[in-house]
Amino acid sequence: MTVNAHRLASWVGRSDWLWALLTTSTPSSTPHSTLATHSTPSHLATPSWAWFRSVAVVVLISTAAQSNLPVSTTSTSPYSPPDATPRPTVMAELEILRLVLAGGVLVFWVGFWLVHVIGIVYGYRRLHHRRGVEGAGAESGAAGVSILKPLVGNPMDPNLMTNLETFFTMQYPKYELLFCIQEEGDPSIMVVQQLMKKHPHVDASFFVGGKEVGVNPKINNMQPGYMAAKHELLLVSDSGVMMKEDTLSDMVAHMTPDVGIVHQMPFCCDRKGWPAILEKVYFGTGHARMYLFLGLLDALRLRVNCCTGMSCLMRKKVLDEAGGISAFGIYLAEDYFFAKFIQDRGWGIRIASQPAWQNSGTCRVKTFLSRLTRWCKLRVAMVPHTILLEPFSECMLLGLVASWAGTVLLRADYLTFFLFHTLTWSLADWVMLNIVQNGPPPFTKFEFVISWLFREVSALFIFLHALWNPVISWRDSSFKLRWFGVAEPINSRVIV
Ligand SMILES: CCCCCCCC/C=C\CCCCCCCC(=O)N[C@@H](CO)[C@H](O)/C=C/CCCCCCCCCCCCC
Ligand SMILES: O=c1ccn([C@@H]2O[C@H](COP(=O)(O)OP(=O)(O)O[C@H]3OC[C@@H](O)[C@H](O)[C@H]3O)[C@@H](O)[C@H]2O)c(=O)[nH]1
Repeated sequence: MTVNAHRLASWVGRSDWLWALLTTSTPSSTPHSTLATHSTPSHLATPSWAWFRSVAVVVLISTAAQSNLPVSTTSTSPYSPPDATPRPTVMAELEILRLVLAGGVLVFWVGFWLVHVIGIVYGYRRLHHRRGVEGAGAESGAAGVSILKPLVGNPMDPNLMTNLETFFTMQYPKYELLFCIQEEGDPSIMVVQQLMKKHPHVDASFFVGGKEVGVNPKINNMQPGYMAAKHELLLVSDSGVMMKEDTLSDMVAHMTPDVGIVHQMPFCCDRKGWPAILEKVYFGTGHARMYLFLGLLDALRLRVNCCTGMSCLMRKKVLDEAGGISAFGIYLAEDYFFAKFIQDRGWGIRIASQPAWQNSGTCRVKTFLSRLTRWCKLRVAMVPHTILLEPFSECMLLGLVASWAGTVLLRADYLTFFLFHTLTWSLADWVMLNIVQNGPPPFTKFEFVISWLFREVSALFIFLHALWNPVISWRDSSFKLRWFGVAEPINSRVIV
């Protein structure tokens, strides 16, 4: 018998029935008498549940009306009370479950296109637009900045000298450079000494050997520099980052009175070779999209914490309330917990208008992939709900499931839907890359397509690899993370 739209809607309209259907893994195992008496749990009687149900109703009615869905039903079940309305059979239940799932996937898919649009619009408005001087600089003339540069020089980055020198030539009235070098005999000591000699007018000093205050080697390395820091703002800046003359003043300008942390969105300088193209494509597309979208939620005070610590300006007095950076030494992702602590105290988080200019001279595909895997492991442990959200926010996996939903609900051809999805996604990513780069990128469209495809296909493998092997290797140390981020050293030089 053919189920008409009216009957389908009446089934779905019964929340008790739909609840039972959705919570029963094998529908046949649940007697209909149970379904008939099952009521919607109160914790699900929320607006989101009602919203989900309305979406299901709309999707089902329109599908059934469109397709005259052939679903067999019996007029009554032996378990049904005599006056009950006819119940769908197992096949009909499965069919409805399939439709509801497909509807959910399409709603997520459409929602994700919104993420694209929001990321692009916010990126366009936010990035590369210098802000007026109304930030913390304006509050007190120009706020002084203590810059921590943690360095691990072995093997030495061929671009280290060039990158570090950009910190000596910034146009900013009041700052100090605090180079933190992890080990005695590190070749970067010589580089720092040479630069200090060349730029004697810049307030700079260096510290060697760090201080063991926790598990995180970067925190241990920076601790002596932190103790010596004398200005009200603190910039943590990773070794591979270079600065333009106005980068620091741009960051400070975003430190308005309600803001506690200003971070730069990771991006890369123009460098030669395919690994460099790959990095630029990754940081200028998928990473930028999520970073800008979540960064906007941060700016709207929706308390999503998305902050990468490669270039991160903070109010020192707030960190001092925690007991200094040493309080974060138990975590490997100190950046996430810096931001969380500052956000929990009511301060805002902002993305600066210049992205972080990563300019490491050692750019390899293997290093790049293992870095992304390490970050993914950090996120999985710290923010476990990304385990579900993250893979489905990637082009390929979302495309595969959305194409399936398209065939179910829109009667689309699977391959056509998937190709349309992938093509449109890559075009949106090309637009995003041009915005982050602030102009056309320094490679051909063909190189973009190859790098983009490589990165999109590898995303799922990176994610699975991160789940499969949770051990985190960082430079010459290994760690395991407990749920929510506390790190345990496995093969660390630091045993606490
Ligand atoms: C239809 C809406 C879908 C929203 C999907 C959101 C899925 C989140 C997926 C990916 C997160 C991407 C994060 C981007 C950059 C992170 C880089 C990074 O890992 N850095 C680490 C090392 O420096 C650092 O320690 C981690 C920093 C922050 C991690 C942020 C986790 C994201 C939290 C997701 C919250 C979802 C909220 C959804 C709202 C609709
Ligand atoms: O053992 C170490 C490892 C790293 N570091 C320093 O930490 C900074 C970042 O190191 P890497 O470049 O290896 O790592 P990433 O770029 O992946 O860092 C990123 O991920 C981990 C977070 O904690 C960082 O804040 C973030 O920038 C560098 O300046 C490096 O010199 C140490 O001081 N000691």
